[in-house]
Amino acid sequence: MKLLSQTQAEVQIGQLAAIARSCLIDEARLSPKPGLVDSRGNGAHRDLTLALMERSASSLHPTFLQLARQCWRRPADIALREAIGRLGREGEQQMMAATGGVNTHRGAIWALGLLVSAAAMNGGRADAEQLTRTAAALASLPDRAAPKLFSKGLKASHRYGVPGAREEAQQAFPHVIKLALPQLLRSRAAGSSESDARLDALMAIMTSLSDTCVLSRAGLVGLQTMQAGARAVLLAGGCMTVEGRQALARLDADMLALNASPGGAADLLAATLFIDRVCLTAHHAFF
Ligand SMILES: CC(C)(COP(=O)(O)OP(=O)(O)OC[C@H]1O[C@@H](n2cnc3c(N)ncnc32)[C@H](O)[C@@H]1O)[C@@H](O)C(=O)NCCC(=O)NCCS
Ligand SMILES: Nc1ncnc2c1ncn2[C@@H]1O[C@H](COP(=O)(O)OP(=O)(O)OP(=O)(O)O)[C@@H](O)[C@H]1O
Repeated sequence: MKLLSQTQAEVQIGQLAAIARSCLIDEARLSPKPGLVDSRGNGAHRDLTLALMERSASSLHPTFLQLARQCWRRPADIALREAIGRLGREGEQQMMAATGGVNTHRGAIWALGLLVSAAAMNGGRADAEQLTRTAAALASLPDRAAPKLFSKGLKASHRYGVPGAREEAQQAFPHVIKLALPQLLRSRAAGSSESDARLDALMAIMTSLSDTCVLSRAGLVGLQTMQAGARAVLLAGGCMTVEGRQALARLDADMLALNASPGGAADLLAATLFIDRVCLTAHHAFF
C-alpha cells in the first residue's frame, strides 16, 4: 500500500516538472509577443533565440523534478526554504551551462520553482489562491545561504522605488491571480483562440507590472510605454479583434525602438499557464 502511494507520488512529481517545462516552452513560442523572444525571432534581445530558450527550458526539467521531490507534502519552514534556494541556484547554473552563459530564465526559475514547490507541498492538489499563498510563505522565509548580490533587478527596484520579482512572489503573485488568470478565462469565454487568450493574459500583466527588465533597459519611459500599450490592446477588445492586433503591433514596434523587453511579464505568463494547468478546475470561481 505504502509502495503504491510512493509510486503515485512519483508520478505526480514527474507531472509537475513536465508541466513546468512545457509552460516555459509554450511561453517562449507564443507569438507575437512585444519585445520578447518568440516564434518570429529574438525581439529586443541580441543574445537570445527561440532554440536557446527551448534548450534552457529542457535543462531545467531536472531542477523542477528535484524541487517537487524535496517539497512533497512538507510544510513551509526555513530548512525547506534553504533547500529550495540551493536547488534554484543549481538550476541557474544548469541553465547557464546549457546556454553558454546567457540568462534565459532566471526570473522563471524563481517563479516556477516556487510554484512547483508549492504544488508539491500541497500534495499536487490546491486551488490557485492556496498554491500562490504557499509559494508566498516560502518566498518570505529567510535563506541564510543566499549570496548578497546587487543584481540588475535590485538596482532597478531601488532606483525607481518599485517592487520586483521577490516582492511579486512574497505577495502571492498578484499579477497572476488578480490580472492574468481572470483575463485568460474571460478571453477564452469570449471565444478567443487559445493563443489570443494567452496574449491577452500577457497584456493584463503588462498593464501594471513594474518589470525590472524593462526598467533596466529602458527606464520609466519604457515602463510607461509598456503599460499604456498593453492597456490599449485590451481596451480595443484584446488580440482577437483587428483593432487589438493593430495596437499589439504598435506596442511591439515601440518596445523594439526602446530596446525594451518585458522578461518579468513573460515569466509571470509562464507562471499563469502553470497554475491554469495544475489547478485545472479550481480557479473558475475567478470571474
Ligand atoms: C529573486 C531572483 C529572481 C533575483 O531577482 P533580482 O530582482 O535580484 O534579480 P535579477 O535581475 O537577476 O532577475 C530578476 C528577474 O525577475 C523577473 N522580473 C523582473 N521584474 C519582475 C516583477 N516585477 N515581478 C516578477 N518578476 C520580475 C525578470 O525575468 C528578471 O530577469 C532569483 O534569481 C533569486 O534570487 N533566486 C535565489 C534562488 C532561490 O531562492 N530560489 C528559490 C526558488 S527556485
Ligand atoms: N520569451 C522571452 N523572451 C525574453 N525574455 C524572457 C522570455 N521569457 C522569459 N524571459 C525572462 O527575461 C529575462 C531576460 O531578460 P534580460 O535579457 O533583460 O536579462 P539580462 O540578460 O539579465 O539583461 P540584458 O540582456 O539587458 O543584459 C530572463 O531572466 C527570463 O526570465
